[in-house]
Amino acid sequence: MACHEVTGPARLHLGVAPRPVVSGAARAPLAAGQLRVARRRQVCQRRAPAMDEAQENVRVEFEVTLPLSALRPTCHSMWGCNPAPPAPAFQHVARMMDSLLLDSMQPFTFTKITTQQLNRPKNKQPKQSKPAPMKPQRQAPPPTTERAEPVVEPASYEPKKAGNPPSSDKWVASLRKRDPELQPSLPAINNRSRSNSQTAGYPRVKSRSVDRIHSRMKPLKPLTKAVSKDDELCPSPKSGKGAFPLGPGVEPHLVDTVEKDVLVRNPGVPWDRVAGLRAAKATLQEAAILPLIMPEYFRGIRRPWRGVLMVGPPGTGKTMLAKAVATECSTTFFNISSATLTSKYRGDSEKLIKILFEMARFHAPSTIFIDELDSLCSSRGSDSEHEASRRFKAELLIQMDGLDSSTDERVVMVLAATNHPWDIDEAFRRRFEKRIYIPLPDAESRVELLELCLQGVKLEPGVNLKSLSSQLEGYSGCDIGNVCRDAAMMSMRRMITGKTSDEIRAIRKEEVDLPVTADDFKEAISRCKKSVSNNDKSRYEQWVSEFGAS
Ligand SMILES: Nc1ncnc2c1ncn2[C@@H]1O[C@H](COP(=O)(O)OP(=O)(O)OP(=O)(O)O)[C@@H](O)[C@H]1O
Repeated sequence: MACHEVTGPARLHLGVAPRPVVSGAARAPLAAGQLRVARRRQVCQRRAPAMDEAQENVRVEFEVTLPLSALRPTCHSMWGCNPAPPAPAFQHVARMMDSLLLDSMQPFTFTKITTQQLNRPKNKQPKQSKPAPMKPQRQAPPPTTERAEPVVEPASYEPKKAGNPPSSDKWVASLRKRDPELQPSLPAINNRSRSNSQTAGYPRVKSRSVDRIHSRMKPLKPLTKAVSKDDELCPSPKSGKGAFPLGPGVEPHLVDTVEKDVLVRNPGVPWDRVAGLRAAKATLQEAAILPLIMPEYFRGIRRPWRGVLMVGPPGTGKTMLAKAVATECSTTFFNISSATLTSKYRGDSEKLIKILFEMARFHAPSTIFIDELDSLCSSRGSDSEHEASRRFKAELLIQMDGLDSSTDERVVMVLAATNHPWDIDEAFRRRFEKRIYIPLPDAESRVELLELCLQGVKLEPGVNLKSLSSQLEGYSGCDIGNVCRDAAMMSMRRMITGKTSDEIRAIRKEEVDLPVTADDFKEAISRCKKSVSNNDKSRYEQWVSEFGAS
């Protein structure tokens, strides 16, 4: 048999030693036209390169896949439980192994080669030599030949009665596409049901190369997350279409990213949690809700708006409105922001956008919400513009153009919000057909906001929300929330002043949970100033009068 150097500190010669041991058995076919020849052991010799030293036996275990046609039926009888198989049969197998080592390997493939030293002195720990990983498609180097008289030991291998589960051709094909290195050995390695027993008293030595391939061959991660307590509350996308299919060119990690970081399963904001903003709500209802309720009407010239931009000062409820749209319409909600796109996915952001829109179409009706649009879609062509940002903008423009709801029944709406509408590139401005103003709350909305914020808070009878709202003119919804929080904590602040932490710990909840007074509100308002200046307000109003479309 051929002598072949594999690896290791000393030269390792595979081949038939003076007293070789051969055992093992052929297994059931793994896939059409393939057969695995497993656990054929041979005692080989490890020798120093130049001289004959004390010989150490080395157990070599190798596993190959080869076409069924390459084997004759005699092989089976030889590997059976016959204690003394006929010598010609063994020679036939030995010849066959020679050809495996010497010939071009295609379509033969080593799936595993492991070595193990035998006959070590008792005081020494039996050391297993390093598995010799072998790439499946590599051709065997020209070997030196070493021949010896073969002696066949009785095989202890009991062929398995149950056949291995057939490999899925589809699955194998997809893995091959992902990792061509695995190609020929895929079906054999897939067979996880192979024996792991310690055959013939020798511990099974796991090949590192096989481990590596096994780990690579983990089945594609299902895109739906494992069911957790949260998932019970947040059901899968409303489309009910299951996981997004991984087509050619779709990178699984990006799909995973969209699922994990962008897809919001249940925004959980009903309309009545958003105070005021009636005009904005009506526009959004027409843009997002009615096309779903009466799809036949919203065809042709009446096609749904594909882009809606909400413009307004910070903290006026733009994000809340977007979530309310998704909640009320039961659309699949994708929430992207510059933070999601520009941090770890900077290089991949245009690919991410492409997949995002594909997923949105798959799970349609969908709402894609882009928060802080100005930071992603600022004017193009400036010197400071990063290449990745330019590519991202180009891809987003293309994808938004592709949302032609006059021909496509899958309704996908892009909803965006910005505090800096004047920074947005004009190409994007055009694609957001509706540009609506989300203003600071008016007197009526401020009362609504106060009621919403003070739910569950005890108020002294003297507190008048209307007069309070007049004191909060120019405050945003967020500012009003802060004033209410501050006022609600005033009694507690009074109570703990000058007390040690032990004394504070001793205070009972009922002692601090006192009704909020008008004075508390007065003090809170004096502490919390509004966050939007009059200048800012007029700048928004000017932009909306120029570019607004509601
Ligand atoms: N109209 C509103 N109704 C109810 N709550 C509001 C309203 N406006 C603002 N809020 C409160 O302000 C907080 C911030 O709102 P939101 O994030 O929607 O503002 P935004 O306009 O998106 O701000 P930014 O432009 O800075 O992102 C909300 O969590 C909510 O408590």
